[in-house]
This record gives sequence, structure tokens and C-alpha cells, in this order.
Amino acid sequence: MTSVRVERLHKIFGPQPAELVRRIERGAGPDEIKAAGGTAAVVDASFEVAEGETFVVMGLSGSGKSTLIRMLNGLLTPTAGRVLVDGEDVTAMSRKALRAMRQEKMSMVFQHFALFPHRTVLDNAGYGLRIRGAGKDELVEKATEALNLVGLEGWGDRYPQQLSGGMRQRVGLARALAAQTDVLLMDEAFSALDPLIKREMQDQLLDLNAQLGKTVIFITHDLDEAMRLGDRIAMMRAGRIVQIGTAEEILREPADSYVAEFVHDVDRSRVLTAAALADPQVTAPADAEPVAAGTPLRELFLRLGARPDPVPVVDGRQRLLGAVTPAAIFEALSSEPETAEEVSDA
Ligand SMILES: Nc1ncnc2c1ncn2[C@@H]1O[C@H](COP(=O)(O)OP(=O)(O)OP(=O)(O)O)[C@@H](O)[C@H]1O
Repeated sequence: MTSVRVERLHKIFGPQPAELVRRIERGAGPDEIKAAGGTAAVVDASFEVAEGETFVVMGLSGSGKSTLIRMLNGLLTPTAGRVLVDGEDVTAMSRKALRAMRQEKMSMVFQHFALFPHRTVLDNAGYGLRIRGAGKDELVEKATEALNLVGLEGWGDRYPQQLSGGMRQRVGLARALAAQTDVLLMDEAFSALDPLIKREMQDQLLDLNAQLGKTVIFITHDLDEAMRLGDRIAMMRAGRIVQIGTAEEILREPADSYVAEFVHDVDRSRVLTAAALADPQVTAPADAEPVAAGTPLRELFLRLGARPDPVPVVDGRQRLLGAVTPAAIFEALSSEPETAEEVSDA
């Protein structure tokens, strides 16, 4: 399996980009960079994505998400910094090595997926295999398997115009899956879809990942999507990553007022889980039925109605993590999170 590591990555558009990176390192802000004719699209980004992890990059339009993801597979060359895929520096690869890396290790799914109108769905799904030089039998086998995985069983002989928008996006996903790369880069892959279909695709990605264990780097400007899909989320603002954490960490301890504002309207009862509130010091009644660590607070809250006692919480192996008191549930659901700024000011 493949891991991805990003070290002090910068991308500056405009004249003398390397000089502008030096100025940023000496403390220049976005206004100074702008005055010098540059755009600081990505500034000093560092993170590591573990094998099998779904890492979401989240931010408003123009915050640098697409620029960042395009540097991961070498579509854009960084102004400074390194991208390591399986320990190999993408920024130092030849064109040929880059092409091989994209074919063998990282597939990309875009928002507006380009399907070839005159090729069948099966051919479209197998496109990555074809350019890699796969034989016909292998192409048919792997593309069919990928189409089945995304719920398009039996559609291989059709043409793109016979499919709905959601189905076409599934073909895009199937193409990435058929290539059997360990890493999927998904750039606003579901953003153009209707809300219901979008949700279906998210469920499908979660399902697929439970089966296949791919490393997914997923870009979105949709916070609900980020929270549903991400094992961890990187919050970007004006080119910088301002916080990296799980949905719960970001909700409970936003790094600054920008992130706090962003997550303000999130339905905490659906995102926060029993695990975050389980206190090993609290004992639940012996006959209380335990809940799984991932149980959303909403469900815990509903359960309290029947019996207002502490609720025991167990992990996947039925080990006791602690218990959640009704008071902890009320507090988590009603309190405003403190930002890290406020905590350090105090
Ligand atoms: N080729 C380019 N030349 C100059 N500036 C660019 C170029 N590509 C992107 N930018 C600028 O870099 C900044 C980051 O853009 P980027 O597309 O990465 O943001 P984003 O978060 O992906 O936004 P969106 O969701 O709208 O695509 C923006 O200010 C954008 O205008």
C-alpha cells in the first residue's frame, strides 16, 4: 500500500515565485505577495496521509485545494517543498516516472469527468488500463469488476449519453478503481451532483473503502461531505492549512475563529460520537446495555429519554472505554466550542 507525505509545500503563481517564497518565510503576508504581482496559492503545507486513510482537504473557493492536489501527482510543480509517495520524491521525478506513478499509484477523479462519448461504458471504465497497455481480456475483466463495484452491473455495453449524471460520475469512479492504484485523488468529485445522488455516492465511497482500503485524498468545499467522509480533515484558508484533525476534533476544538465560524452550523449531534465523551472514571449500572464507540450523540441522547443513567461505551472488540453521563451529552450538544486561540489567550 502507498502513503503520501507532503513537506513544506509552496505554490506561488506570478513572477519570481522562489523569491516570493523567501519573502513569505520572512513573514510577508498575502497583501505583500499580491503587491509584488504574485498569488500565494499554497503556503507551507505539510501533512502525511496514512495507508488506507481518507484525508479530506476542505476550504472555500480559491483557498488552494486544487493547486495542492495537483502538486501531489505532479500535474503542477511546486515552487518549494517536497511530495513523497512511498518515500519517492514526486517533485524530482522525470516525466516518464511521473506518468508511471500516475498510472500505477494514483488515479484522479474530477468534478466534470471527461467520458469518451463514442466509447462504451466498459471502454471508458477501462481507459486507464488501455493506456497502461493492458490486454483486452484484462481490460474487460478489471473494468467489469470496477463497474460492478460502483453499482453499474450490466451497463458496460451502453454509451455515456444513455446514462444519468450520477451514473456518469460512477463511470469516472470505476475508471479510477479499474486502474487498481492504491491512492485515489478526488477533486470535488461529487460537487456537481444532486444532493440525493451525492449522498448515494458518498455512501458508496465509504462502502468501497471499507472493502478495498484505498488511500483517498478528497477535496471539497462542502463541510458536511468533509465530515462524513474524512478520517481526518485539513482546513485550508488563503493557501495555508490552518488545522488538521478528525471531524470531532475540529468541531470540539477549532484552531481559530475562521474554523469556528465554518463549523458553527454543523449538527453536532450527528458528528460527535460516544467515544469522544466516554469517561473511564464513570461507572454505568451493571445491567446497562453498552453502545458502540461510533454511536452519534443524537442516538445516545434519544436513549437517555428511556433511562437517564450513564451509558457504557465499548470499542470494536467489546472492550469498555468508559461511560457517558447525561450531563456530558447535554454539555457537548449545547456548548459553543472554545477555539484554540481562546484557550491560549486564557
Ligand atoms: N494557473 C494559475 N495562475 C495564476 N493563479 C492561479 C492559477 N491557478 C490557481 N490560481 C490562484 O490560486 C489560488 C488558489 O486556487 P485553487 O484553484 O487552488 O483554489 P481552490 O480552493 O481549488 O478553489 P476552487 O474550489 O474555486 O477551485 C486562487 O487565488 C487562484 O486564483
